Amino acid sequence: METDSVRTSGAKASERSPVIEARKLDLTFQTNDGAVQALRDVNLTINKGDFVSFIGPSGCGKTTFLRVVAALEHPTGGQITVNGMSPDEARRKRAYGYVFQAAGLYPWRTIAKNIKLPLEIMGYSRAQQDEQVARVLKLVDLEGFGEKYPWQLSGGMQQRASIARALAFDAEILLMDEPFGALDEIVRDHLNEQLLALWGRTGKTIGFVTHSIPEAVYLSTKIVVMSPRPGRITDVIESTLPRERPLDIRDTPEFLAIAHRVREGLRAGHAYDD
Ligand SMILES: Nc1ncnc2c1ncn2[C@@H]1O[C@H](COP(=O)(O)OP(=O)(O)OP(=O)(O)O)[C@@H](O)[C@H]1O
Repeated sequence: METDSVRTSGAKASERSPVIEARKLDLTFQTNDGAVQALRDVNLTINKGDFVSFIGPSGCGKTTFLRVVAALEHPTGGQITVNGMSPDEARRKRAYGYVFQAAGLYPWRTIAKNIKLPLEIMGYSRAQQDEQVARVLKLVDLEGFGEKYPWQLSGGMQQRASIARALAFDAEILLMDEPFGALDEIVRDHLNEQLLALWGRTGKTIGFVTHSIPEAVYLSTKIVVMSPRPGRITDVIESTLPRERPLDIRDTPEFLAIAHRVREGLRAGHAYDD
């Protein structure tokens, strides 16, 4: 690996406009056991074309943050904008696609029909639906699998189908909540490579929740380290890795240095917790 190429990283200057901006964001849930501060004083800017991973122990607010971006939860303090709008407005304008941990495909619908579901709801014509299905199946390397049922596909393929569904209406932002958490390491490596290639081809802005340090470092332009009780950001690491990343980049000193910093951040959060 040439050092020069390692140093030329990140998005082009023209792509650096903010897509998600959170300022002093708070979210406290009222529960029967009292108040839970799921997010406290979260400040974060995600730029167009960024791949941002959220990593931290269970309960540190990773999912809650994605859900706030998607207007599935509402903050109790601070501000957040998505494409310069409130999350509710951005949601109405279909600014994002959401991929969950379990693929969440309907077993009684074929892959093509699963992908069409949001398009049917949005009133796309039959021809438009077919066009979009063909486009996204190609994007996730599942051409020819549209007429299969989810149970006829491996776990990794199901997850790719779920990503295809999230891409179907061409949202600029992709929110992914631990999409590969349940898969074995080899399949996960392969999907990580494919996701990077897809990101490179589409220029989407991606928010990605993971518990895996190598996954976070391999995929991201920015790594957000979080800590629980209260859920907060403890470190934001701008990656110095190039956008083109073969899997063996994980053996380079630069990769290991970033992984080390993430690990230190996670340790510090745990110490606070004890
Ligand atoms: N709807 C809710 N009502 C009450 N408490 C909630 C709700 N959603 C989340 N919480 C609490 O908020 C905190 C943050 O939860 P969140 O799911 O965002 O964490 P996480 O970092 O995504 O965890 P995990 O890695 O386990 O998915 C936790 O203490 C959780 O119990």
